[in-house]
Amino acid sequence: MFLYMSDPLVRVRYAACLFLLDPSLSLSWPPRIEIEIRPPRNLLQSPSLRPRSKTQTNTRLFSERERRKKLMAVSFPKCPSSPLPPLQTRNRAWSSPLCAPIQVGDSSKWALFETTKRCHLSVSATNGGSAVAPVEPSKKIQDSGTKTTPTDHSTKVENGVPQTVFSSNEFQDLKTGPNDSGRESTVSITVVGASGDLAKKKIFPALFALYYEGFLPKHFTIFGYARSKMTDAELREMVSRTLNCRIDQRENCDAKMEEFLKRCFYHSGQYDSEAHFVELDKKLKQHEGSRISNRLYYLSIPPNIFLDVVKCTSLAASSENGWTRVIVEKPFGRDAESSAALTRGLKQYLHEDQIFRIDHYLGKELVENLSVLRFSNLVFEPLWSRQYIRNVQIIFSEDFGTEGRGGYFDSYGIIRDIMQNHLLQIVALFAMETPTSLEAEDIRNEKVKVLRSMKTLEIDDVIIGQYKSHTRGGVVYPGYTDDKTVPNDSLTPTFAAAALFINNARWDGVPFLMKAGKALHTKRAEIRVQFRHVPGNLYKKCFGTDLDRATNELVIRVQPDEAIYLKINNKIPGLGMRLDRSNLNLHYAARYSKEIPCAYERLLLDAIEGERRLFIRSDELDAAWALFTPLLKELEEKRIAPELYPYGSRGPVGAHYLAAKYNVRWGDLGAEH
Ligand SMILES: NC(=O)C1=CN([C@@H]2O[C@H](COP(=O)(O)OP(=O)(O)OC[C@H]3O[C@@H](n4cnc5c(N)ncnc54)[C@H](OP(=O)(O)O)[C@@H]3O)[C@@H](O)[C@H]2O)C=CC1
Ligand SMILES: O=C1O[C@H](COP(=O)(O)O)[C@@H](O)[C@H](O)[C@H]1O
Repeated sequence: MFLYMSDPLVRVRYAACLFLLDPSLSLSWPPRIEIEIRPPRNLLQSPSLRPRSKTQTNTRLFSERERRKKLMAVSFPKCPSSPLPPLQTRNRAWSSPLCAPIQVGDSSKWALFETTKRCHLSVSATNGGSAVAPVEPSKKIQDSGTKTTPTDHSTKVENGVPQTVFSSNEFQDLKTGPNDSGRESTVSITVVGASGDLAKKKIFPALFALYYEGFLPKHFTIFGYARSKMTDAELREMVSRTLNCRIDQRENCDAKMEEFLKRCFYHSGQYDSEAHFVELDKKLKQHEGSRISNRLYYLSIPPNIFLDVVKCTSLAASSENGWTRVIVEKPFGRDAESSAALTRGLKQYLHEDQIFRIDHYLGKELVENLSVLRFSNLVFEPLWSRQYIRNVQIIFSEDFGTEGRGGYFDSYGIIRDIMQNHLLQIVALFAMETPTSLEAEDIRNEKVKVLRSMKTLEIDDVIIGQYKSHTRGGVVYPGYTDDKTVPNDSLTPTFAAAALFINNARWDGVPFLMKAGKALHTKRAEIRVQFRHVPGNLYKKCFGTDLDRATNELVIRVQPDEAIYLKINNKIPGLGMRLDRSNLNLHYAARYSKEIPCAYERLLLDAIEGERRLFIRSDELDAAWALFTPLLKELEEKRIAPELYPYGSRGPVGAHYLAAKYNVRWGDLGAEH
């Protein structure tokens, strides 16, 4: 990227410091220019210099001295030791300066950093004047139909036109007030479907947690929108019943809740009424005042009304001078065709970069950690292929049925509800090649390649089940079809197991086994990586005939009780030679005192910050549906009956046969997990 600077600033001879990814740097020292930056690719390739993911917090990658040494090693000239402004760090930010050469030649053109992240550039100018720094943005791979066009430092393309960036300064507003242009900005978050289950259970609590921890900008307003009649006070009352404070931070909880609730408002309206959204727009404007307005809509509503709402928000209630983004909840269609139709519909009113398709599993701590585990530990990456991995299992189970959601569930079933999205996203992250960088588009490009390399799922590689009533200890647990909102003859699967294959050089022949079920014996989500046998194992006599018991297994327990453990063979202490299987265990509760944030917190914050890495791009979605659609159609057309399993059991026996077909045992069902 080139940075152009106009006179009179061009007297800067040399050297500037770039402060990466720290929106809240407090720089008293003029002049300050805001641009969006990231280091050039070759820098990003150097693992030690890669900017940290914004969500990694609290640990420094290396000390200031080390950083400077490393930078020198890649032939950056020394930065001036003074005047370096003081650093004030925000939790999620990378706080140290990265120094780089900046030359101001006659042409006033500087070869600098490519970028998409927010940051500050401070220039040691001799005249101290203020700077205007138009920047040519880096080219991003975009979904079809979305183009990046040149913008200046305070604009960014969204809604198809350059928009004001919700820049570091707005975050700095948290502490320092107006930005350089003299205008503050505000974020209005509207939860559409505010009276519903997801809004109450997840969205409002997540927004409160963000507020509590200081992650929402200084100026924000939350609106609930739904048809139900409610006053602001009633909404607040409803929301207050769902809020709780983090176990590790109970201080001032009540006061914080009160402050938060004062920022919550409600507007009742129909989902397809532009007039009602005009009313909402008016209310939003009252709160936004003369600030730059940024608007986030969370569609927490049934999918059949997504498009009505998107149309109304877009035509009647989108921001006029800031960004407008829409978080769309799953399901994204029922199959390839309906999903494509939904995407087309959304794109009539929104650009791809305004659409944030949420898959909350991508916001789970251990799912996010997958890439860290793999790409920042030498011990794992070399083993990550067909050469050493025998099979991978992605397991989701819930110990309750569809209670209360039978109506929705019956027209989707477990394959659409869990497998095609949550579990498949995990596979894509798990199996992708090293992305060029941690940028959203680089990661999503790699994920989509995995999905496109996968073999379309065939019916012989799938088994389905449905839970039936079961009585235990005098308690009767209802069957799926006992739910009044479910037809008595429903064939909708509440359990499925499937074997998937990735036809590429890394994963050829390795079964990726998925299993998902409701009303099972336990609640759990985990990834199990079973390694191959040790060739010519010297100790094989110690394992008897069952060599499978001696293979290493890496388990990433996504929930509950997050952990990563590796099963190894170990000598039992003593004079004899007896081996057992033991765990090298990273148990989060023991290792980290901080409570793990809920996935919705991370994703909401990312949407506010415009970080798309954990959201699904439309081509990913198309590739995911392409894998599952033929199977779903066949199941429905042939009316294949699911195998019944008792509520609270380990699921249908068929799942074992499916695994056995590929010489695999489910890791979660062994004697020791
Ligand atoms: N609940 C969950 O755990 C999860 C939900 N999701 C997805 O999130 C979205 C919201 O889920 P959830 O909160 O459970 O949904 P709800 O069924 O609770 O619906 C949300 C709100 O939408 C309105 N609504 C409901 N049905 C209709 C209808 N037929 N026509 C018009 N409006 C209707 C109601 O508000 P009012 O009548 O006041 O207008 C309701 O309060 C869905 O897309 C769901 O698939 C995704 C993951 C988990
Ligand atoms: O998306 C969904 O996820 C939940 C499970 O989410 P979790 O975070 O509690 O594991 C599932 O119950 C629901 O059926 C599905 O729609």
